[in-house]
Amino acid sequence: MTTATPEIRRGLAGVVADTTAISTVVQDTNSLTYRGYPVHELAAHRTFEEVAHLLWHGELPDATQLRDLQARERALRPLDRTTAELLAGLPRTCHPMDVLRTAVSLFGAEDPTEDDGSPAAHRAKSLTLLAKLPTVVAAEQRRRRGLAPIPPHPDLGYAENFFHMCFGTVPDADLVRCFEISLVLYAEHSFNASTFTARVVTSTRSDLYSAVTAAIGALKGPLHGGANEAVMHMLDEIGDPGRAAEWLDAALAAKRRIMGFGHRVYRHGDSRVPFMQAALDRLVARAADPEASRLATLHAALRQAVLTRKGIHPNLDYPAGLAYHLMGFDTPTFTPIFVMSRITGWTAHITEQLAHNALIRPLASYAGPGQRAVPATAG
Ligand SMILES: CC(=O)SCCNC(=O)CCNC(=O)[C@H](O)C(C)(C)COP(=O)(O)OP(=O)(O)OC[C@H]1O[C@@H](n2cnc3c(N)ncnc32)[C@H](O)[C@@H]1OP(=O)(O)O
Ligand SMILES: O=C([O-])CC(=O)C(=O)O
Repeated sequence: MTTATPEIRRGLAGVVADTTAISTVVQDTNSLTYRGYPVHELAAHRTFEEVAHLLWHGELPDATQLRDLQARERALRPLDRTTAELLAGLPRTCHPMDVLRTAVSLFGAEDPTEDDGSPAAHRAKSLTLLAKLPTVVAAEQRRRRGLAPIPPHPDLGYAENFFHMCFGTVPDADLVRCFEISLVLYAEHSFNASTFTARVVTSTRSDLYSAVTAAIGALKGPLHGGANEAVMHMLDEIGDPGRAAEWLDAALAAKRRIMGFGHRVYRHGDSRVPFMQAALDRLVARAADPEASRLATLHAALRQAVLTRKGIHPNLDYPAGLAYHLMGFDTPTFTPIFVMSRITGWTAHITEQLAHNALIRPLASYAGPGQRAVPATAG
């Protein structure tokens, strides 16, 4: 009797693991929708707080619901003293993603309702994380600069308050809008690696903080969220726009991955890129300085060279990385900003997974040694 060889999909490529009602990439129009709404329309007309409500509840908020969400989010922003001190005691050499991962773990350890998996408890925890993560990220950027943290400002919106906590000032509305667009575009992307990680952890009926801690670990990797930082390192490495094509040839010859390019789902380009690129173009035009122009020229030259040599399009991390640099953020803060946004998508998926839970546990095709006898111990 012959045994059929199981079909193996490495990296689960092309495998449909479950249904979701949260977001989808519409291949025909190469667009992304959140709860049915095109993301570029949300980015153009709605705030990040409204999008958070949409992802969590399935509908955009009315005026009362939005006011309620904003009031509760603003009240939850401060960190308690113990948490702030513990995070401030971490080695300054560690990556801010390590600090964020530790922070979420601490929030779980401190929350007496940690194991309450009810929808109401999940909603409360999701909002708490949305409110507190920016406070952690901003304090960490300042700590790495040798500066004291700036407490959150209860009268400022989500994006404005983040700039205030990072820099002590809030830039003009146009720059804040570019930042908010990035938050909306980064918020959710179906079964990407970090979201799937969160769903795997949730499927064991573990708690929300554990799922988010694991998701942060998955997002940190340079093949996923870590790519927005890697883009900036790559631009720094190339330096001169005239060297882009020559650098690319050497990198491809060395079998290096070009950061910020390629995508598992999109074959004709990431649907979010044109909208982030437009925001980046605005930032470059506003900066009106030779350094911003050099970076923009280099960015465009590398994009063209990758398309010509490999036929590969950029993903969202490519324009977002340079945009965050031009907004004044330090490179190690880029992926933590992605977390501040994606916390909305992760927590929506955690709630969805729990509502229709099935333990996620695939099979493996064994490729190790055949069964053999354990040898007698030596001596
Ligand atoms: C928000 C996000 O997380 S978006 C993703 C961010 N990640 C990055 O930008 C990292 C760089 N990109 C990559 O490594 C990949 O494109 C991934 C991981 C994102 C997707 O990869 P996969 O869907 O697994 O594609 P896969 O790895 O099979 O690549 C297919 C081919 O394209 C090549 N390729 C894909 N992306 C790249 C890239 N960025 N640079 C060089 N070659 C690439 C691969 O080498 C492979 O070629 P081969 O068939 O000759 O070996
Ligand atoms: O979907 C993916 O694989 C990665 C991605 O673009 C995201 O998480 O935003």
